[in-house]
Formats: sequence, structure tokens, C-alpha cells
Amino acid sequence: MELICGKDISSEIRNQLKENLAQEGLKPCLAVINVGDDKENLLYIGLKENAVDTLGGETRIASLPQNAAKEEVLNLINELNHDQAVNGILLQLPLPKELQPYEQEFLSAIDPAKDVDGFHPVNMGRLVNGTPGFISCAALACMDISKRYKAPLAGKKVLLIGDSFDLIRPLALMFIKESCQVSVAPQYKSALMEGVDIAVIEAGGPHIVKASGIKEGALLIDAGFYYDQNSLFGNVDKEDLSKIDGHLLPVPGGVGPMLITKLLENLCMAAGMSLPDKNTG
Ligand SMILES: Nc1nc2c(c(=O)[nH]1)N[C@@H](CN(C=O)c1ccc(C(=O)N[C@@H](CCC(=O)O)C(=O)O)cc1)CN2
Repeated sequence: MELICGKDISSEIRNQLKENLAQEGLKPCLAVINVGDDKENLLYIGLKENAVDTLGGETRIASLPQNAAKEEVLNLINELNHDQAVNGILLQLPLPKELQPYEQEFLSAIDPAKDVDGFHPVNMGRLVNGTPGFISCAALACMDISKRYKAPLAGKKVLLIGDSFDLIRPLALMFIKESCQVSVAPQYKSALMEGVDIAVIEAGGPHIVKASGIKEGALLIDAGFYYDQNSLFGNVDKEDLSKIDGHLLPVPGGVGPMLITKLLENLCMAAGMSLPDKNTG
């Protein structure tokens, strides 16, 4: 399989965004709420901050301690909602265990007009009724790659593995809107791959996806992140798949950089920049 370079596609999009922002004289401001000191969260926040920086924008990182109270998070969200200088707000996930029961309450407290993650129930609902506002960045990333490599999408057989609210559920709706034949399954089995044109595999384990059962010419999007002794692995066994024809968006260097690029697009949209096609890729 030919490896798709998410970093190269991202740089192309980011350069265009930078140009458009300069033309429109906009400097977007992203507020990131981080609770605790999760190593991966801090890594991803750093990547987001660097990305916003390359556009000439500003990132405000609001950090709360691991033992922060529910009210502290809600007060912070409320403050950022009312701060005119802030265009986009996101709450980095996952939260510390003690706060996880309040996750939906926190996401619902973010002003939907600043919800650049697309996690607010209003934005989720708009996707369901076909009038999208902000859409989850991971789902936008997968749709962008699918349109680049598998257009026209109508009639294509799509398989989504997992059940996450930030990727699999919104993406299922987006593929349905493109008139695809969509199946969703909780776990990967090679038997599910028969005749599949596009597969997005979020759930599984390191290297569980092998060449067996995969249609020639298929597009595979790996959306699994497994760290082992500072090395990062995805669900797909790249070496085993190298013998068949098709395209793979791998981990690392695939959906991750594209997700951050889609966050930049959402942030630019929140700051008032016009995007060509509502950034659905
Ligand atoms: N509020 C949110 N929280 C989380 C989201 C999200 O979209 N919004 N998604 C994930 C994590 N995530 C962004 O926050 C994310 C994951 C991975 C990458 C990425 O670029 N990965 C690199 C590898 C990085 C490395 O280990 O050096 C890659 O795949 O090449 C970016 C963002 C959960 N939380």
C-alpha cells in the first residue's frame, strides 16, 4: 500500500490558511483548557500551540490542577465564553478520572460558536439534521483524506471500527450524507473487509490489521494510537500491507497531523474567515 503523508497534506492546507488569514487581516485566538498533567495531553496541546503559532495566531493555555473541582472548570469555561478576544475554546480530553462524570456537562457549557472541537451537543445535533456547524476535527480529517483518494464517494462501501463520539459517530453521519454504504463494528475482523473501499480503524490494538481480506485499491485510515516505550504504533501492520495495492493513512504521520490541521480550519472559521466548502474536506 502506498503511504499517504498526512504531514505533507497538512502543510499544504496550513500554508493556504495562513495566506487567507493574512489577506483577511485576522489573528485567531485559541483557548485550551488542560486539567492535570497527563503526558499525552501535554504533548498534543504543544502540537496545537505550535500549529496556531505557524498561522500567526495566539494560544492561551489555561491549566488547572489534577484535583480541580467541577466548579473551577465551569467557571473557567464561562470566563472564556465571555472573553471577546477568544475565538475558539477546547477542553483537552481525557479528563482526570474524578472529573470524567462531568465531561458532557463541561462540553455543553462551551459556547457553541466557539466550540472548535465540535463536541457541543448543538454542533453534534446540527450534523445529525444535516446543517453542520463545527464538526469534530478527527472526523473532518478522515473525510478530507477520503475525498482526496476515493472521490466520488457515492456508492462506496465504508467500514468504521469503533464507537467513539469524536470520530466514529460523526464520521458515520458524514459518509451517510455522501450516499455511501456505511457499516460500523466495535472490533476489527478481517471478514468484515470484504468489498470495502474505505476503512477507518480506531479500535483494535497494535498491528492487528493484516493484508488478509483487504480489497485491492482500498483506502485504509488508521486512527489508533498506542504508545510503547516511547514508540507510537497504530492498528495497521504496514509491513504486511505493503504487498497489496491501495492507500494507507498511517500512524504516526497521518490522522494526527490532519486532526490538528482541521482544528486550525475550525479556529479560522470561528475567527470569521470564510472557508471554501464549509471545511468538510
Ligand atoms: N479536546 C480534544 N481532546 C482530544 C482530541 C481532540 O480532538 N480534542 N483528540 C485526541 C488527541 N489529539 C488531540 O487532542 C491528538 C492526537 C494525536 C496527534 C498527533 O499529531 N499525533 C502524532 C504523533 C505525536 C507524537 O507522539 O509525537 C502522529 O500521529 O503523527 C494530535 C492530536 C484525544 N483528545
